[in-house]
Amino acid sequence: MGRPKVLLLGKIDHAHVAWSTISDIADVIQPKATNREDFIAESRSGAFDGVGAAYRTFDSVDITGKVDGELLDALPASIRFLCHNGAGYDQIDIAACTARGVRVSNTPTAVDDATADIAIWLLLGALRNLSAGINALRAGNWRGSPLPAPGHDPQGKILGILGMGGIGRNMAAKARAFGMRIRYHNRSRLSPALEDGAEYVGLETLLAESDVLSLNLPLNVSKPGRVCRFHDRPLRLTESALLQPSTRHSIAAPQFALMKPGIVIVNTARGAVMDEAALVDALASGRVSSVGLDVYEKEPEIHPGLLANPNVLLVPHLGTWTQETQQKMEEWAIDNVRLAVSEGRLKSIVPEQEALAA
Ligand SMILES: O=CC(=O)O
Repeated sequence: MGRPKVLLLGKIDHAHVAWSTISDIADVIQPKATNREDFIAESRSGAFDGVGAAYRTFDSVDITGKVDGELLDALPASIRFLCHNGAGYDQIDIAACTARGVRVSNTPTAVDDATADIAIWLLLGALRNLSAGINALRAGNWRGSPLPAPGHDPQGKILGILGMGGIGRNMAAKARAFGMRIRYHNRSRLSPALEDGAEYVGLETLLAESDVLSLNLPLNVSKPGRVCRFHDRPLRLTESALLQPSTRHSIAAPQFALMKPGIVIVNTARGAVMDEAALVDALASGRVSSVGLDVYEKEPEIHPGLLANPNVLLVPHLGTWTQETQQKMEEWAIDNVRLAVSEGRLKSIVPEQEALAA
């Protein structure tokens, strides 16, 4: 048997030393293609034959498109592991991978600090409505005229966290330092140790009583036609018990209608967990007073209603964009490749495939 083969989709920018440990044990293949059509043709030509594991970056979607059934069918059947560099893996159809025996890993934990940090920055900036002042200053109008309305202090306010995973819990700890009271909603309640004093409430209470709502839930996209809803609703998945319900548009017009008037929203998860058009309406009506966003429904496109609104603080998906965190994420994903090649297992298999963990 020859040396194992690893497919590199995207680039290694930081963890060169860690990556050299992969080239020590495997032949690394990089595609020549720069778009999906050519990538599929390249794969069908046999260029990736024998590859057992692939490392992919978020930006490699520009080369391959989404990892769906069509792409997987074009890849050699030898692929058993897909190691994604990123916490969110909504670019990957996990059901399609599962059906083809491809195990998928992501990089949880590594992203927690940086993402929670930017969430806190957006939270404070949106509470203080800094965007209006920043825009006025850049336009040469100092603070603007009339002055932007004064913002709000975080102290004593309720922060409602929707999705209390690693990032949500990290954010809760940081928000406590600003005197915020933490509530959360998840599909299921956490252990007291993980709650760390945060109060578990139903989604409706979270929406109705939070002063600030932070979205920290993953984007899970279910197939059209499959009945699956978010939160405490009957889940009628027919194909695979491994699939989670869809979180797309978890926050849409009916949820905005339940929110405390004047609520501030922060989204560092994925744009599509919130209906962006409904958010524009909720800002216009004043139901939402201000918002801090790192992610957008159709990145890099941004809804013009968000760009035009001075109460919207915008960052171009930079949540994990620090040298330290980029390094940690690459190292984490490379650990997964190394384990896949040398031991046939992953360090952080995605939760939907937990039952497949070796
Ligand atoms: O958005 C960043 C990530 O998914 O890691």
